[in-house]
Amino acid sequence: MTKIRLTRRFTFEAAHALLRYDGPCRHIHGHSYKLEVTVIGTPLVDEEHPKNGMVMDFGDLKQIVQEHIIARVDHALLLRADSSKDLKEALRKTDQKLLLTPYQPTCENMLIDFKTRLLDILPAHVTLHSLKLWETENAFAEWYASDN
Ligand SMILES: Nc1nc2c(c(=O)[nH]1)N=C([C@H](O)[C@H](O)COP(=O)(O)OP(=O)(O)OP(=O)(O)O)CN2
Ligand SMILES: [Zn+2]
Repeated sequence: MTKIRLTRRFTFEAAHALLRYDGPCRHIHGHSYKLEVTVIGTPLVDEEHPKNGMVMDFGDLKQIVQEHIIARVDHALLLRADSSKDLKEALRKTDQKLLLTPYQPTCENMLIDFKTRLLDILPAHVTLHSLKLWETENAFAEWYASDN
C-alpha cells in the first residue's frame, strides 16, 4: 500500500515574550506565524465512499487544526505562567486574550505543545508526520515523528 503525505498550511497572529531572554525578544512583541501540518497515510480505496482516493479530507484536517490549535493561539498573548504577577493581573483586568504557558513560548516549545495536542485528536487512520512553524520569514522550527 502506497503511503502519501498530506500537508496543510495555517497562519495565525500571536504575541509573546521570552522571559529572561538576553535580547529584545524578552519584551512583548508579535509575529505572523505560519504552521504546516503534515500527516501520512494510505489513500482510501472504496468507490462507494465519499472520501475515496483520500488519505484524509483536507477540510477535516483544517477543521481539527483550526479548532484545537489555531483558535487557542490566534490573536493571543503567550506568556510564561511564571511571568510577573503585576503584569498578569494588569492584563487580566483588560480584555486581552492571555495564554499562560508552562513553557518558554519559543517556536520549539510551541511545536511540542501543538504536537501533543494533535496526537490526541487526529483520526487513527493517519499518522502525524511533521510540523513546521515559521516565526519570521527567515526562521522556523520543525518537529518530525521520525526524529523522536
Ligand atoms: N531558537 C529560537 N531562537 C529564538 C526564538 C525561538 O523561538 N527559538 N525566538 C526569538 C524571538 O521571539 C523572535 O523570533 C526574534 O527572532 P530573530 O530571528 O532574532 O528576529 P529578527 O526580527 O531579527 O528577524 P529577521 O528575520 O532578521 O528580521 C529569538 N530567538
Ligand atoms: Zn518572538
